[in-house]
Amino acid sequence: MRASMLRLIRSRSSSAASRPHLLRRAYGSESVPERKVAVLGAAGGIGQPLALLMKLNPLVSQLALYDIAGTPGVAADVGHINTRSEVAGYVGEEQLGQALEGSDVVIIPAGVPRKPGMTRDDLFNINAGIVKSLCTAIAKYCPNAVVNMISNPVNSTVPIAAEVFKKAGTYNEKKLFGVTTLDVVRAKTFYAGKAKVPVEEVNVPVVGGHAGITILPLFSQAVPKANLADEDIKALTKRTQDGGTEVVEAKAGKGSATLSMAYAGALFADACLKGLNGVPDVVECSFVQSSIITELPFFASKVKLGKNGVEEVLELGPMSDYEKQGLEILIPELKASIEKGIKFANQ
Ligand SMILES: NC(=O)C1=CN([C@@H]2O[C@H](COP(=O)(O)OP(=O)(O)OC[C@H]3O[C@@H](n4cnc5c(N)ncnc54)[C@H](O)[C@@H]3O)[C@@H](O)[C@H]2O)C=CC1
Ligand SMILES: O=C([O-])CC(=O)C(=O)O
Repeated sequence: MRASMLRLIRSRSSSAASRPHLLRRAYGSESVPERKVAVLGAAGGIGQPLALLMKLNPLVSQLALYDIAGTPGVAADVGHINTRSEVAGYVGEEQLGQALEGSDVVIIPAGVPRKPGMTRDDLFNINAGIVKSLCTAIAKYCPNAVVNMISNPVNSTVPIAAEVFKKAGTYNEKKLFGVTTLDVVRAKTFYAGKAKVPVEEVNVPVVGGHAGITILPLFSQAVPKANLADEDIKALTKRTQDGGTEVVEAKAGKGSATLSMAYAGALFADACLKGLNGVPDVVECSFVQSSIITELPFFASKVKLGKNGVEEVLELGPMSDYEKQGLEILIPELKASIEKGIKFANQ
């Protein structure tokens, strides 16, 4: 009986999937509203797989793919996938407004990636300007959108975005997120491997920022619990902090993490969409405006997502002495990166 019902549901959903108008009705306007997502930098290493993953997300009804070149091809390609969203490609600054108009969520993986030997801060000179101009357009064309900042250095690009929005009079601190999900994804993977627990059951908060020692995984709060030696925790912490560099070196000049980042970016955007749609108890780590945790104006921590973006910035919770020390050490570096971003945006 149960099996036959399941078959019926499956066959209904697959036949609806081949007829988009039915699918839209099946999603219902109340439970799954129309949502437009724009990806800026959509033809890049992250942008393309991220476009694919967002096309697979049933919460998206319109997918706008913007880049300075190459988006018509990406949009034509992704647009053939028989899922809910309508896809459109926009290329060049004159089409940026159209790409952004009506967006609920804007994801920004635009900018240059690292090569071996570079720090994320070495990307500042090029990426700061790109982020500034894209955020100026966001303030103009979709001032109420949730912004997911992927472009590095995140510790500076998020403060730049905040300053641009403040100047335009559109800043809403609840709607600006630095995407640090890849740090969480890595911490989960590395912890599962070391603790020999099923990776799908693992959760590890990662706080601080998104560069080197500013990335602080809280393995003392990891679940499922495992009694790992201090040396193991130190090695896991270092590997999580250096995860990006591990990929940069392995790619040997061909860029940085793209596929795992697209996965992480899609996961975080999905959480934002769920929050906007009123799904309760959506919690993810993210680099946001923060006043309760440290004296710094921005900090990554667990954040509860809701209909207006950030619903609550959650406390760090109990930390080991090693983690407390890590927190103390990261503050000056994170502070300098935040200040660098603020200064750039105001010059
Ligand atoms: N937050 C995180 O955890 C991570 C962040 N990143 C960062 O993401 C960024 C993108 O990385 P990739 O996709 O690998 O680089 P990529 O070079 O493959 O792609 C970047 C794309 O941005 C586009 N672009 C450049 N200027 C633009 C503008 N003004 N408007 C729109 N698009 C523009 C380029 O045309 C290109 O298609 C880098 O800054 C990288 O460091 C990468 C991995 C993880
Ligand atoms: O390391 C990089 O340059 C890209 C990045 O942010 C990451 O992979 O975490």
